[in-house]
Amino acid sequence: MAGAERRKNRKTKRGENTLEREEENKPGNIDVDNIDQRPHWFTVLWTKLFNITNWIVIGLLIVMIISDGTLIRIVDFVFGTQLFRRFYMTQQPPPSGPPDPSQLEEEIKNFKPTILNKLDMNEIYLYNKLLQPQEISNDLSRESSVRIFLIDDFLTELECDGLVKAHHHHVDEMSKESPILCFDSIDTLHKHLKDIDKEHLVKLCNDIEVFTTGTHCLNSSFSAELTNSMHHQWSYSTAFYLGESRFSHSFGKRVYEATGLMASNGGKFQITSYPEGVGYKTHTDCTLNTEKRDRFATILVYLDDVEEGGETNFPKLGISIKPKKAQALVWTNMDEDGNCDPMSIHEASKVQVGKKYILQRWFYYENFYSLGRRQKEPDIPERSPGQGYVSCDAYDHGSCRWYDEWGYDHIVDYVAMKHKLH
Ligand SMILES: O=C(O)CCC(=O)C(=O)O
Ligand SMILES: [Fe+2]
Repeated sequence: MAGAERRKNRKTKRGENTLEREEENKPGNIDVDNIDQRPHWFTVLWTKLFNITNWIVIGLLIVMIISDGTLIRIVDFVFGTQLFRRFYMTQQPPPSGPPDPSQLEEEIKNFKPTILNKLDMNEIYLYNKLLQPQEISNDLSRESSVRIFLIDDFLTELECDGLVKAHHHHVDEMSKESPILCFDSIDTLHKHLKDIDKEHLVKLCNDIEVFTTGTHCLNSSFSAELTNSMHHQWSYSTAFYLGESRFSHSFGKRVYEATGLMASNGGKFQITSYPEGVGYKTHTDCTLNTEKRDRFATILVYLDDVEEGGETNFPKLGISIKPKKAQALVWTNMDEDGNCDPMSIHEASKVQVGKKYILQRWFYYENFYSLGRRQKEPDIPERSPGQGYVSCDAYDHGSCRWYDEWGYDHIVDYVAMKHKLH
């Protein structure tokens, strides 16, 4: 009863107030109290301007905070997101193409190397699909500095197929002429000649000055003869460089987001195909010395499945990976101090049935001026523009690989100045 009374009173009060307000607002009434309080026009203008300036300043501050990434960094810190890295740390890709000689000296002098010494694996989205790196480790690998990860669907079907097609097209174009054959030593050449059991070639090779002066490469006619006898028992590698395709940029960015491997420390992009019966020798991607301008990590993407064989094996770690289309394999070759880890030794086992295709890019511990740029070809040995070359090393299987560009290792001059490149 008391409650109902209170409600009624409140209603009445509200009613009175409304009536009072209506009374005040009647057109003929003048609000005497407010006449003197009405601000001067200048004050009104000043207040308005002040408000606008305020908003501009606040707006500018917000823009500054956002563009500088501070706000995003705070969000990252609080929520553990990776927004700053994703949107702000876009890598400055090294300029592609041959450097301009007039500016070369200055550019080299001003070049500041970047050190890359760890992987920073992250989940990323690729066309709305979440890609999750998965670490492959066992007791053996945990004892070493080598880290190995797999990422499914790192390339799209279209990208895989497109790369394979481009690779084939290039190899076909360059296979119209037989390649120049190069060997890491005369002993290796002899070993290969013995393998193919060509007595007359062995004799020929003893009779003539086999290597073109200043190189470990055979001249064109000897190369052609040997090529026929070796039945193309080699893998084929074609290379492209950053800026030579739109894919190179998007791949570089994708790799950086998923692994922390910066484009600035990346070398060439290499596609390799292995015919049936071919693999690749056991090797480390870095050289076992103290050189820091060396391959810290490798990303390898399988561009197709392989029916049988063709695994990537890490024999010292007891790890073997079967090729799976679009899957990326990422591993480190050097430790955090830049020492090449012998435990990273790996090989491509022979393809038993089918064909194998991979895309690889190497990332260097310490980058250098010419890294990732297409090099000027040396003058020797002479080679026509559409001619590939094959490089053979002294290993039991898969020791030969065809390249569409010069492997400078086989040029004696280059061997002498290797790693002293800018
Ligand atoms: O084909 C593979 O699985 C490995 C290739 C490789 O290690 C290389 O080319 O350096
Ligand atoms: Fe390798």
